[in-house]
Amino acid sequence: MRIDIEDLSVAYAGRTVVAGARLVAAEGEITGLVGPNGSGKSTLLRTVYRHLKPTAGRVLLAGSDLRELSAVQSARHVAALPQERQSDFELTVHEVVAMGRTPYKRAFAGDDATDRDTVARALADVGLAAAAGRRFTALSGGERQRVLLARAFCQEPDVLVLDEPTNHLDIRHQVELLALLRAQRRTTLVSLHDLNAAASVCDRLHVLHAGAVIASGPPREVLTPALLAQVFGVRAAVVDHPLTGDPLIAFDHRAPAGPKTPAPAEVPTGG
Ligand SMILES: Nc1ncnc2c1ncn2[C@@H]1O[C@H](COP(=O)(O)OP(=O)(O)OP(=O)(O)O)[C@@H](O)[C@H]1O
Repeated sequence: MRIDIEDLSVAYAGRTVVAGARLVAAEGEITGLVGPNGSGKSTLLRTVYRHLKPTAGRVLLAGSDLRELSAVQSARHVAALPQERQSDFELTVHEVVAMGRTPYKRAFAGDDATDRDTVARALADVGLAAAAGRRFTALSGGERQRVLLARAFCQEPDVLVLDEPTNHLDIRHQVELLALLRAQRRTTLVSLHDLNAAASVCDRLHVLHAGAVIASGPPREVLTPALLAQVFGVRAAVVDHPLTGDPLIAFDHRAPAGPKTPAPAEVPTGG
């Protein structure tokens, strides 16, 4: 299912932090949101998983306004890994992941064989099959993250909304997670700080700057040295990755690119 974000604006207590954002997350593609701290990535994603209401504009799921669906209907279509990660569950890993099955159950119904299989598969997908009986609160940050991802997979959504899913993960688990997302071919809208990960996993990228989408397109077209200097304030060269051929951003970690651009810049957009 495709997601269309149309002229979306979002405000907190009257302060607009996303302003007129337009973007498409195409069916079966991985669509990345990148941008500096505070540029509005999480806020935009919160409207897609219905944690926040837009102040203007709308989010369409397969052409229908998301807000016209019931909470249960939308939970069958859209699953999220939010930034605000609950970590206070006094539950086992299995129980946390099984919460992803709630949209498919009647009130107070127990797990059936399909639920149990789906939970087991999701835990195996994130490499935590052996942890099913452990207490969620006894896990490390990265392990909790993978449990919450398994919960989202368990929802069997058409659309996955992931806010910084590689946060806390060691490099092996980052690689595995991104490979899993690619293999699933689900419509995925994901925010990522790691621009090299975004360049290798995303079909299209949208760059947010001060609440506006200022560039959109395939990673190779979007992640240019000029944009990296203008939006992120860093010096970088973009080369071909020697193993994969993906764009590889080689940052100059010794010095920034000069003063940061204070407001959204006019960067040509590929639509
Ligand atoms: N709950 C909130 N209440 C008030 N303001 C908020 C809230 N959440 C975010 N903001 C503000 O909205 C703006 C956008 O924040 P948001 O978290 O969407 O950015 P982001 O691009 O996801 O940032 P980061 O990369 O740091 O996670 C920031 O100025 C932030 O301070």
